[in-house]
Amino acid sequence: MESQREGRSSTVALSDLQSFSFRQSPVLIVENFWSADERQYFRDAMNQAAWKSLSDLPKVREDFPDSGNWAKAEIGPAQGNRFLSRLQLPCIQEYMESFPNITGRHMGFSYYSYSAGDCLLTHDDTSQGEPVGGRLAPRRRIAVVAYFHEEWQSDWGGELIVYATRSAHTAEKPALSVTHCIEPRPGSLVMFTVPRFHRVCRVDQTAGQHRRLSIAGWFMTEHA
Ligand SMILES: O=C(O)CCC(=O)C(=O)O
Ligand SMILES: [Fe+2]
Repeated sequence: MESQREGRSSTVALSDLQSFSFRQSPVLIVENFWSADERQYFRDAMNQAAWKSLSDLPKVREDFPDSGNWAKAEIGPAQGNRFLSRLQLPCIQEYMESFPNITGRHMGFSYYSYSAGDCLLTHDDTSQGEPVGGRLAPRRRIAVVAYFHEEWQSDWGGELIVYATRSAHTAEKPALSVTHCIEPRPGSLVMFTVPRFHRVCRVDQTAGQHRRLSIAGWFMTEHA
């Protein structure tokens, strides 16, 4: 039994979530965070959403070459509110408010759908677009990913791999070592502090028509 538990040391029980701290432990995994009803609710909304695939999004594709053709859609206001209402957690509030001189707080979440052949190459979530109107772009502080597909099997791939940097952060391509390999289990919630290198493994052909459905985005702070 011990060996089965080992690689899951970052998995936090729902009952321990209230006392979790990103300062102590920068990667949070909560399994079965979203109920079957919630998963169904978000999947229904995803079915109604206006999806755009990477081939329709040339600028995103520039940032993520060789990533297949995953699709993205905007989350509606009702769904955004329902999603956020479940994320009223002290660990988020505490971490966000720990940065000095915050002049604004932002968040942004979208739907994502990965089919067989799709992946997301290694990145650290720091690319944040150009400053707008002379103001600094908000800084991404906490990345959030939640999985809403009905079923996922290990053979289907699509794991979220999280890395630590082994060399000084100045190198163009720092040497990395895997700290977490997270299966996209239905109902899991994953959060981690940014910057942090990570990638989504390619979804295998064995997934057939099954899609890896997620909501992902960031909590951000703005500074003068
Ligand atoms: O889907 C995931 O597991 C992670 C997605 C991600 O890293 C991103 O959208 O920036
Ligand atoms: Fe990311």
